[in-house]
Amino acid sequence: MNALRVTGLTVTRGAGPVISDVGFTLEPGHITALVGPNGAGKTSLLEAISGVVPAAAGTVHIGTEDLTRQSRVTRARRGVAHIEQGRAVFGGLTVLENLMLTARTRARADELFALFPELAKRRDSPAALLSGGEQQMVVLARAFAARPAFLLIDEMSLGLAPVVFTRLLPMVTRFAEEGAAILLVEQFTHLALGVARDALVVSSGRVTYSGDAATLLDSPETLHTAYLGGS
Ligand SMILES: Nc1ncnc2c1ncn2[C@@H]1O[C@H](COP(=O)(O)OP(=O)(O)OP(=O)(O)O)[C@@H](O)[C@H]1O
Repeated sequence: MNALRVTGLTVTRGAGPVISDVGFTLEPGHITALVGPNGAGKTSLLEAISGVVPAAAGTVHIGTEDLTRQSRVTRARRGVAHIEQGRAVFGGLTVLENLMLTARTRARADELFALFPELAKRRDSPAALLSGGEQQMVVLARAFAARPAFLLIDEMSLGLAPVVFTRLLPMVTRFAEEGAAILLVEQFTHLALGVARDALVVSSGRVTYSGDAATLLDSPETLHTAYLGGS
């Protein structure tokens, strides 16, 4: 399977760049945690990868294919899935119906239920009746039902308590074990670093740390310095 490679990516919004000259690679089977202060540009970076916003400079490749000027739909067809911040379930549909929007077959939906018994138990409930954590589980499963090669997840913990969020993390780990490359934007920095192999810290639109997630987890000083804009 191919990797997704970002080079020299720059995104301009309003007065100036909110992402400047960012580069990294997402490899199949691995989780990369993307963390940084509020307003650092994390959402904008995800949006430029999935094609929600254009890149002012730089490139986005999958393998040798240059997707930089391709539409969001084309990128999705190449396997880029983007769970946007605050993405909701279809409350009037059951859990199964929500999954069937992206799982092409009932067999695929059943595979996801086998992976996530908590959802299986609620398969015929209207999604609106689920708890916030369960709804986010549906959002994750729905995105993963189509077997994306690359999954960009923007703050799935929004509005959830850390203890609820920790129940979602095994799903993300399992998606990676199935071969997906995952970019995980998260406010609960330590929880995200705990499940990731790689880490990126972005501060004021620039990468201030790129490397091992475990190293960052073990060195609060390095994390602090990266949040403040690097050394
Ligand atoms: N639609 C927009 N138009 C103009 N500026 C924007 C727009 N969206 C975001 N910005 C600006 O871009 C910068 C980066 O925002 P972005 O949402 O990408 O950061 P973030 O790291 O995801 O922040 P947070 O952690 O608070 O969600 C901010 O200064 C923000 O004000």
